[in-house]
Amino acid sequence: MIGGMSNAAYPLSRPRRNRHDAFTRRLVQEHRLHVDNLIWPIFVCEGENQRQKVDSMPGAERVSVDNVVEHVRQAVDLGVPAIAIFPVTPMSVRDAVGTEALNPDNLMCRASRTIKDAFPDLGIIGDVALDPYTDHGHDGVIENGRILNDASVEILRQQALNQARAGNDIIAPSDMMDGRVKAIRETLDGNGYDTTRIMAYTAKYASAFYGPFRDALGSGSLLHGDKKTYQMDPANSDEAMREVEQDLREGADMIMVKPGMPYLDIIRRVRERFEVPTFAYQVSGEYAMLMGAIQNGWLDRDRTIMESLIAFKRAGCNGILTYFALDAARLLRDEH
Ligand SMILES: NCC(=O)CCC(=O)O
Ligand SMILES: [Mg+2]
Repeated sequence: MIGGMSNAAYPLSRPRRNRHDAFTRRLVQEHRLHVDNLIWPIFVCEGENQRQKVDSMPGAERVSVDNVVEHVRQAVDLGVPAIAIFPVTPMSVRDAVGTEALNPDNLMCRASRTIKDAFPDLGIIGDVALDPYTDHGHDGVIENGRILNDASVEILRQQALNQARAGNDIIAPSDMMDGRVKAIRETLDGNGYDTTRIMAYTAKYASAFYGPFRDALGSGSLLHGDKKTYQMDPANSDEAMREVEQDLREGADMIMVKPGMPYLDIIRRVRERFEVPTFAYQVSGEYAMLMGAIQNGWLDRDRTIMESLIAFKRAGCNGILTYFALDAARLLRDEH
């Protein structure tokens, strides 16, 4: 029957009522993305007045240090709380043990100091791992084809100190060596950097989704083999809980899951079990995948960006490292 008397066969509870109009949808909305949830990864390169496009990451750029203040100002003006710096280290200074990582005047340190001077209140996150500095593209040192854990950690703790001295507020070890959080914490504390935070890449998976990032950094063609002896197997979930437990015990202040969208289940488990600040990295391959479809006109740009990011909030993230940070911040600003 249409109109007239109600049909008792229909339910009293109708979930659609709360979707009836915009104001009701706003009232019942469970999760919101805020500009405070965004971290913008940037690429810095050598040279003067450089702004290089990254083919596999449309819209992303590598900028030289003389352009970095102008580049980062976009994030500051939009209210993005933090950036993450990734250096494109020239082949000429890469070697087997990543010596350049310890140079106080390396690209990361110069960029960090320059940005800190210009924007003292902006959070600077500095990745710690050897892959931007090694000529083999691995995150640690190699002996007889094996990535050595403890020898790598000894270098990583010095790298972390080098970057803290250059103004990194948050040290983000992305190497996946065992025990590196403890070693870095001790080294920072022992040198007066007890307030420098550690955001641990705790559950970092051996993923195909990092491909475009390796293009951006120029480490893709260098890499021999894969990273499966230190990064996690995408088939595993319980193991991520053990990794989180260990990093928290070793002094991590914040936990990261990486990649993001294919690993929302891991984020949810971490959040429910540990209730600690939890972050995700929406990595280069996720960005490339979405941008590819957006550029083809197959997906709506703004809605796709925002839906991909709210998924992280729903899963339990405090924040997201995303190459869409500026786009999302603009969309949030223009929302009302
Ligand atoms: N340690 C940082 C990364 O590996 C980033 C990966 C990506 O964006 O693909
Ligand atoms: Mg670990």
